[in-house]
Amino acid sequence: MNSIQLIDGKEIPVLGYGTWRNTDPKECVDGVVAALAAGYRHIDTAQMYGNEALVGEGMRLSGVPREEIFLTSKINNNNHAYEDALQSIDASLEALGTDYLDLMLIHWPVVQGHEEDWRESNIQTWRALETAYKAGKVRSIGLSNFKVEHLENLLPHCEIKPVVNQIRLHPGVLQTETVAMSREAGMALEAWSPLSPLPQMLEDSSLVALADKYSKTIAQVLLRYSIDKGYIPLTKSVSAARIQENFEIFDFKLSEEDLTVLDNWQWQGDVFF
Ligand SMILES: NC(=O)C1=CN([C@@H]2O[C@H](COP(=O)(O)OP(=O)(O)OC[C@H]3O[C@@H](n4cnc5c(N)ncnc54)[C@H](OP(=O)(O)O)[C@@H]3O)[C@@H](O)[C@H]2O)C=CC1
Ligand SMILES: O=C1CO[C@H](CO)[C@@H](O)[C@@H]1O
Repeated sequence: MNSIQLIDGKEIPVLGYGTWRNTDPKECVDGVVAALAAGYRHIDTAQMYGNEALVGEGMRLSGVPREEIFLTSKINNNNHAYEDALQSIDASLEALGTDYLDLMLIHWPVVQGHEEDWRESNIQTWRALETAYKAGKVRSIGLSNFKVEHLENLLPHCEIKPVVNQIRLHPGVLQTETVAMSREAGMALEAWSPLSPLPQMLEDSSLVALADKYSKTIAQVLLRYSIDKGYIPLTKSVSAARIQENFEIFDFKLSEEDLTVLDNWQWQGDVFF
């Protein structure tokens, strides 16, 4: 699969299979197996999702060698102290049944109940990621849901620079300032929940026509939009057919005009990010 080079020199596949809400054991394991069979080589999980053991099982059952898979997890909000973060990385490795992660992120910059001390807490959590990186337990380290003020606080304290910022990105949620600052700092952008607009777009005849023009589904157009913007979309399905559909996006490209149409599209959904 196509990949992007991160600022630490590692290669990251441009499309990832997400696993949020994959907590039913069979659905989770089968989803990972189906994604790897379809050709995905990038899996995104998190301590918060409670499914690391199932994701690891799916990876092993798939028969795809570990070294061919780019595997990401994220430090949960209750593991932000230095020692807690370090122990949680070991626990993730144990649950996943692997001796390294390709990428480990701080999942959220501000933890509920600790709104006052997020500045110091992010610095301590980052130190733990740097320690794990130096020990070879995580091959790249990065951030998730960091906005401008969180980046401004943390970046001056980073001995090792974060290589990605994983944030919500899709038509209707453009996060222009965060994208610009992340890029200035050399980070790649990962896009979570890229299919959020799908239900609304299916009701929109102009979007249906746009997808028809490319002989693609709206889901495929949304994933291609993300890639054409230079992002790394993470997408999730528990259906083998939709997992396959979402992978069939490497044989077309959206025109500049259509990217602009999507950038300007008015979303009526929630704004949680
Ligand atoms: N860092 C963070 O804070 C966050 C990270 N994430 C990560 O990003 C990943 C992606 O986000 P997520 O919201 O899960 O995923 P998506 O934006 O891919 O949306 C998934 C939803 O769309 C449905 N769907 C998937 N493909 C299709 C299709 N081709 N046609 C119609 N419906 C489809 C799925 O249903 P079905 O399964 O039935 O197909 C599911 O309901 C997560 O799984 C997680 O790994 C997500 C949220 C926050
Ligand atoms: O990755 C995520 C999945 O969903 C959670 C909400 O339930 C988010 O908080 C989180 O960022």
